[in-house]
Amino acid sequence: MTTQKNGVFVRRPLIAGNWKMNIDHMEAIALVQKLAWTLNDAGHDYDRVQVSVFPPFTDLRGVQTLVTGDKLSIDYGAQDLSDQDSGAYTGDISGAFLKKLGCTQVLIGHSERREVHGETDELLNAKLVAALRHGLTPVLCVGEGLDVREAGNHVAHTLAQLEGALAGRSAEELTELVVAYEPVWAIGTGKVAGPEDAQEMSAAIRAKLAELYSQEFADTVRVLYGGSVKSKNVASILAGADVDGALVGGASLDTDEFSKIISFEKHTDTGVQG
Ligand SMILES: O=C[C@H](O)COP(=O)(O)O
Repeated sequence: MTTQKNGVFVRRPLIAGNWKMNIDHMEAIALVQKLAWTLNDAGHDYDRVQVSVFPPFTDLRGVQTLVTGDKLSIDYGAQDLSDQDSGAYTGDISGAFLKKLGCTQVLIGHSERREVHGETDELLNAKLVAALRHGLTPVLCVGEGLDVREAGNHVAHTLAQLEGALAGRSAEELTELVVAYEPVWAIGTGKVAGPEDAQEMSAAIRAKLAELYSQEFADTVRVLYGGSVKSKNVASILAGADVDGALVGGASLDTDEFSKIISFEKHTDTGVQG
């Protein structure tokens, strides 16, 4: 969500937890319940910082029941979706099913989908279209591997992924778009891109969106950083003017740590190490 204040766009920060293939459906309920209580005790204001979790598919029904039953303000989404709506696609999950489970967001093109499942920009473009078709906010993940970074091609590589996934889509269709920049070499490794790196790429992503659409559109899109985000480095990473939140993997499985990350405005840090 983006609002305007005195003619300036104010992008609401989003802290999102991607559980990956962790946490079964029973553990999911306990985790979300504890997260909600912890944030409640800390006086968390969801209008200031949005909180989302991305559990495995099998957890979504339980999370939905808890969130709706207890009227929690935590949003949830899926880690992937099919580009198809229904039919003979064994093992795939339709965006229509996700929408019925109350999902509001969906990750698209996480580097682990690109690398482990060989997902191409063309397929991710089709998945993005499917997400939009079902009213799901796409959280489009882009980012470079270590070899690309070391060759100095990280900006061009990441922007090509962005352009490929958005091909043919209009600004009107993408009003809720969220982009997550995740340098693959920083995922789960404890290595963190420095705040300057996160800001550099986030600004480049925004500039590309301005080039593809308009500056006004680009100013409304939230750009997240992901890669070994922890409570001790989150504040410095999010200090970048174009960094609007974080996509957190491992640290989102620890409720206390994830709560501290969500409360990033309340603490400062100086280090950038994982
Ligand atoms: O989706 C989350 C990212 O892959 C980051 O994971 P991580 O925080 O465990 O490095």
